[in-house]
Amino acid sequence: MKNLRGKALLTDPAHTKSTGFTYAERELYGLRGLLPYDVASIDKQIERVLGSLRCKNSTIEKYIFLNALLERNQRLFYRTMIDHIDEIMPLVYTPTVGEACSEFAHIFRNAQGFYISPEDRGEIATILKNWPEEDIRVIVVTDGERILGLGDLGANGMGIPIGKVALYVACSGIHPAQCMPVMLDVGTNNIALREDPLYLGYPYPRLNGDAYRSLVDEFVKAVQLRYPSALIQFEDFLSPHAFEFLDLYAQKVRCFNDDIQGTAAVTLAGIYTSCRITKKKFTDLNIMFLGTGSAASGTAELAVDAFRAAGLNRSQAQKRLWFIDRKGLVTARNENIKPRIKPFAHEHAACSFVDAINEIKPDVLIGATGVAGTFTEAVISKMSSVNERPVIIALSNPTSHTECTAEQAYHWSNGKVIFASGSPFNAVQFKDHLFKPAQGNNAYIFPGIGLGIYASAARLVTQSMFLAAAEVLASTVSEQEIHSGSVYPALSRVREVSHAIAVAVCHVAIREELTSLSLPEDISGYVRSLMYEPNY
Ligand SMILES: NC(=O)C1=CN([C@@H]2O[C@H](COP(=O)(O)OP(=O)(O)OC[C@H]3O[C@@H](n4cnc5c(N)ncnc54)[C@H](OP(=O)(O)O)[C@@H]3O)[C@@H](O)[C@H]2O)C=CC1
Ligand SMILES: CC(=O)C(=O)O
Ligand SMILES: [Mg+2]
Repeated sequence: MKNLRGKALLTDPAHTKSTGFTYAERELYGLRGLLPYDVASIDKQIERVLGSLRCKNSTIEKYIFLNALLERNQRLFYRTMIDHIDEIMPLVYTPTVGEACSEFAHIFRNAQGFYISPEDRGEIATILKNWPEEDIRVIVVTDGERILGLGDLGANGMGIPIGKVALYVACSGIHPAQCMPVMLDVGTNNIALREDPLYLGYPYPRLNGDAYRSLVDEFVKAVQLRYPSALIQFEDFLSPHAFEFLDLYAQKVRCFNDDIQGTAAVTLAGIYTSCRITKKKFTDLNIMFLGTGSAASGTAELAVDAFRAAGLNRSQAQKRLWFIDRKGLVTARNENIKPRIKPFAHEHAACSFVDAINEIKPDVLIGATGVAGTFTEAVISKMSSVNERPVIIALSNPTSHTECTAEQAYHWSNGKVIFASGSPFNAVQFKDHLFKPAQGNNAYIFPGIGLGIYASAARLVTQSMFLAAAEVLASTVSEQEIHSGSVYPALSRVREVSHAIAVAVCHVAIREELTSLSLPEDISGYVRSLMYEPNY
């Protein structure tokens, strides 16, 4: 415990138990007189936290309160989050994190995470030594250019790595001291932010071209020097950069892009599970995407792997996947098709989104636009007229940017839809049925991937790990969950899910010869032994 005593111990967020210190500990550590009489159990402290939390009447106030708790007492924060994940996750993560990012410069209290600006060029490896921890296993890095569906939020985007790190700890048990949120603050093209006198970031237009790329490269190389065991998770980079860095680094360093690969795995899992409800064969599915960016094309690419694993050849697999862009169906006749979308631009006459649904009859519709309201009543009605049970996954975050709400999906489909969304929705009563829409969010995937990489010390993160993660996630959905219309397991089981994904990742790492560790025979027990449990 770093020989902490007295007030220093009481105010150290990683080591304090606050009123939880026993009388013997109060004697031993010079705490007598510094605490009220009662020795409170962590459960009693959680009760107090929840009481105060529930008195706040806005979600941003709740976010600020929880963040302050994290700064004050780490174990109490994480225990509360784990035990009350349904209530806390939407406050720490999407949708509230979107508002917290927008307001970041105005609600800022203490600096959390690590900031790199263009003025650090040539010195990133040196300044990384200022980070107080020696054994970092997970780094979540953003440059703030595509924060959820909110666009370029510059350094305000730091809320995202902070939120994702909280999920690593709560959802898969990586120790808080081993996780690091990083903001590559290369400026912002959001003029309103630059003109905000309280803005905290580098107040200049974004770096671009070689100056930008070389800064990212210097960061990646500096991480290899300072934290050679770390996994780098690229998060919320704008689409062309997201793919560029994935292509550049995935074969060289331990990294992945969460918006492309994590999202792909969670979406694929939802599709797998939907087949248990619709009784359709996975290889018979036609899948349509609205949006041609990171999340949609990443999902299509993983779906090709999944179809191939199920017996289709590449060309057959690609033909199952269709894309809609701002103008309508993407066909082989379109000009300027994005390279990653080309394999999915099939021979077909040009047509609108709704006409494309009518003609192609997709079984599954996935939205990844970041734009609210793109699944209109006409879209959902058409999906319902060509399917007994249409599967609709509205991935966009936060809630204000969702393609459609759960309520709209159930009403417009007359209760037929199998629905999931990136941000959570409350249960919807439609006629005599209470539907519990599932949250299709990469939060079900990346914590387990990170834990698996940590456990296996795999050199690289591969597509097969995401395919395995999708299969594992789908396999955890219970019959009862299926019955309530949910294609994902309850959030309360997310640690169990992450553990199972991590075990699967270890097996892939062994199979693909990506690890030099000789893992114990009981991989499941070994992975569990690595999972941090916040208790006193
Ligand atoms: N649920 C989850 O786990 C995840 C959710 N997301 C969410 O998904 C959304 C998209 O993310 P991402 O793919 O990374 O973003 P991108 O910016 O890479 O992609 C967005 C795509 O949507 C297209 N688009 C925008 N408006 C329309 C429209 N009206 N009609 C058709 N297409 C449109 C864009 O077209 P163009 O190329 O022409 O601009 C672009 O292709 C975000 O809201 C994000 O928060 C992302 C990752 C995970
Ligand atoms: C969930 C997530 O990664 C996103 O919306 O970008
Ligand atoms: Mg993201």
